Amino acid sequence: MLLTSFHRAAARAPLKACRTAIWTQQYKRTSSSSASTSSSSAATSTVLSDRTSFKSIEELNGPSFPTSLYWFFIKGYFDKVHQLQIEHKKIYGPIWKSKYGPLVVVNVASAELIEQVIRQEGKYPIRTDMPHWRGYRELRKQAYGPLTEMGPEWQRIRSILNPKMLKPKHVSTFSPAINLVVTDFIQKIGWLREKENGLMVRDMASELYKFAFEGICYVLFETRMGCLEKIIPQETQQFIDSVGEMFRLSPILVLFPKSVWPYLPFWKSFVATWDHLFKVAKRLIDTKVVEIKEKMEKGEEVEGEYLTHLLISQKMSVDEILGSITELLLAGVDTTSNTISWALYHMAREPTIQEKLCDEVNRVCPEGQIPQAEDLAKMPWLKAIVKETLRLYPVVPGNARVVPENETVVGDYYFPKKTLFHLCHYAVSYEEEHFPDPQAFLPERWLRGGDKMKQHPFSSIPFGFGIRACLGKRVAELEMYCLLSRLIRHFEVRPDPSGLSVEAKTRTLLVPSSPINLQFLDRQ
Ligand code: HEM
Repeated sequence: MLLTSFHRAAARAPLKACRTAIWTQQYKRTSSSSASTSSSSAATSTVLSDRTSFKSIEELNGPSFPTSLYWFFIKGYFDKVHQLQIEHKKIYGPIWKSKYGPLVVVNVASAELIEQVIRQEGKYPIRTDMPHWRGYRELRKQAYGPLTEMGPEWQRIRSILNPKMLKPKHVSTFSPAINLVVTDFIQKIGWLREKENGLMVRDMASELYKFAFEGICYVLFETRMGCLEKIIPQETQQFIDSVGEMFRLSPILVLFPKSVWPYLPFWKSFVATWDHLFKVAKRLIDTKVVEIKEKMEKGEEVEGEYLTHLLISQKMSVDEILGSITELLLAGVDTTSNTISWALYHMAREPTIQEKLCDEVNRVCPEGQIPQAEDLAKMPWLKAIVKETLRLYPVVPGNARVVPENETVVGDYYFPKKTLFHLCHYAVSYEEEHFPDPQAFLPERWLRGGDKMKQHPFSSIPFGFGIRACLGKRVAELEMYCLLSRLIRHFEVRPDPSGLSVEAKTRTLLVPSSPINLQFLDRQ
């Protein structure tokens, strides 16, 4: 076992001194890295001065396996696990453990405790090891991508993928491509509503799924897929279906041990969906490789966006690019499309917010100019609408984190290394203390002069935090800003006149539990 000099020293010290040493070291790291966040430093120093020793994980309260099964299947929280975070927090407080057979998960449901966990993750943070996704890659000898890779290899991949995806100056170059897709989507809304009394578009989430799919494919592969055409090309439709099927089978498969997968009837389908995804992605990459070679042979300048950049930089093999880009695509569709669906659902009920956004867009981009990345940065209402949507519907309502390298102190407890933490972002983003009237959709709380001062920096972190945070954050924001700003300038959006409200359910991500139908009226 690898011991750091600190651990060796601690191993020789009496228990109490050892615990204090651990905490002091962690406190130093926490407080120095959170120097910019006064509220969080205050929270950690309070814990430090209050404590001289810590309780062990065995003393931590929480539901047993049968109790969890009761909550899931008898009380019906199986597809409302985000709500269960709030219920369990009421019973057990901000930290509790859940047992699932041999697996122990430590749930953390306060901004301060989430900050403590995240700030203690090592050089190579781990969410979960995704054995089923890795299993396919091992079977077919495919490369891992940023979601499935771990350790130094993960860091290497991220260091190559990050710059073009996260640096604002690079990401802004994607806005012409995204705007072309937005133009097609607005047109599509026009003909979809014709089908139904000239106003209503049914199941916005599924329409926005196709928008997000087309948008991210265009950004990543620099190729249009035809998702927004009246008749979707067969291969594209099959590609979309494979993604859906793979996400449907994933949570079922992961319930079984790896050794029995080959004998399960749905393992074959799982492998087949991945085969199709990799086949289509490979074809798109191969086409680009040929295109680049031809240009080079003719002495022409090779220009392009994400895929071209990865191919010509030669920092990754083509197989590695295939593994990574396929995972980027999978991470980038449901997330963005569900957020836009929820934003429109609420805005449809708030005509004044639509007016404010419309005025803002017309002020920054007069005479119908199409907003580009630099214009969107000047629209505080637009950003506030997206932030508030992600607070109410954090697409990833609970995120896993293994703190592998060190023994860990979180709150009053002391945890062994490799403890699996579940960060309950949903419960935290509904805390009155951080967000007064938490159930209400109030974008203004994110505006200068709003309630912003009350918020803890970890009370709503929808894209995660730190080096393993979302790789597509900037692209997702750009897509959401481009679409919402132009859609609201074009249409007045109204709710389904039937008055039906739509609840959220957990299907790994937070998704609408029934279709979101909206009316679109042309703006004068
Ligand atoms: C509203 C849209 C989105 C939200 C709310 C979102 C949220 C998240 C969250 C919470 C994580 C986990 C972060 C962590 O563990 O700390 C994540 C990871 C990730 N996201 Fe996103 N995401 C969105 C869109 C996208 C898009 C468009 C892409 C691709 C272009 C993308 C690619 C990824 C990847 C590759 C990871 C894994 C990163 C890693 O493990 O190194 N996401 N995202």
